Amino acid sequence: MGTAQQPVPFLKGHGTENDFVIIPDPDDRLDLSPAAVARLCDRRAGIGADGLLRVVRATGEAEWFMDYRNADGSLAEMCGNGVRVFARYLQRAGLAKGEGGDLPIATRAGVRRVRFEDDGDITVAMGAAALPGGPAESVTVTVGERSWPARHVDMGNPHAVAFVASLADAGPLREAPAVSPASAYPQGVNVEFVVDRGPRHVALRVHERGSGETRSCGTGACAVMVAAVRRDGLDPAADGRAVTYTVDVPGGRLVVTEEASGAVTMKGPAVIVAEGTLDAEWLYQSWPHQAHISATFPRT
Ligand SMILES: N[C@H](CCC[C@H](N)C(=O)O)C(=O)O
Repeated sequence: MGTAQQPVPFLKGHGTENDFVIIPDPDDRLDLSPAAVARLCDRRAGIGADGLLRVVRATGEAEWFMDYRNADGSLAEMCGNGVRVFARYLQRAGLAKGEGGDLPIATRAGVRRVRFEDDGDITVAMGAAALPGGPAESVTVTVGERSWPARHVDMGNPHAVAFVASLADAGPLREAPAVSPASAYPQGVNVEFVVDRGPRHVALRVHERGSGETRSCGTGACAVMVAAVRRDGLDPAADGRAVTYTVDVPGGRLVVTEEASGAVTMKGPAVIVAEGTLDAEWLYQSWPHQAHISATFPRT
């Protein structure tokens, strides 16, 4: 696999236009620094993506580990759109061997099982949401002069979900909304703004931790659905019946279900767009002048 001398294969893919650079690295040889990941995800000087999926062979329940990184190079516990694209890569490479149609994929948030549907979509068992009480239960999201109460939902990664009158209320979202109390999210948070589109049908915009506003967020769609179920007074556990919501994102549509057990599943598309070769010298070179450029022209 790629070292400082050898070219490094990569692919590009997306799930509802949340896009990723995919780097097969079965033997875990590529030591991708946050700066290298940010360089790869840069939409001008690199390939451009919301995040990076490194494909590493694993041991235990899952044969493959999804090493997910945000566009700024930071780590995140889980990526819902990313795990569908990761599964599509494995399927395309003939590596998707799973029992009974379910393929386990290891992530920092634990193993997630995916299923390839007859309609071409991929369904992910996203685990149960955690709805911590206490200071994080209800937080306040502020953009400019406007503030909204928000609900904290953890899908392996943190989300603050705010229901708004119009998605335009969130403004251009060029920077992270302020969330208070800041102590609720020492590692930062993904913020979703949600409007209703009809019964069990919502639409969102999202500002992602480590990537900025994206066209879609899979874990965010799940967090939004879980918050909407509770806002709408539904209770799958008490009713013993699963509830399904349609979640429209700027890049497409996801279908999210909360089972009576509390388990959340998400169904949506995953597309491999291209494959190519990275110049290893470019990937690993250090760019001292880069600090100057980013200081002078902050990346939008
Ligand atoms: N930015 C997120 C990770 C990616 C989530 C999103 N792309 C998804 O599809 O779930 C975080 O730092 O928690």
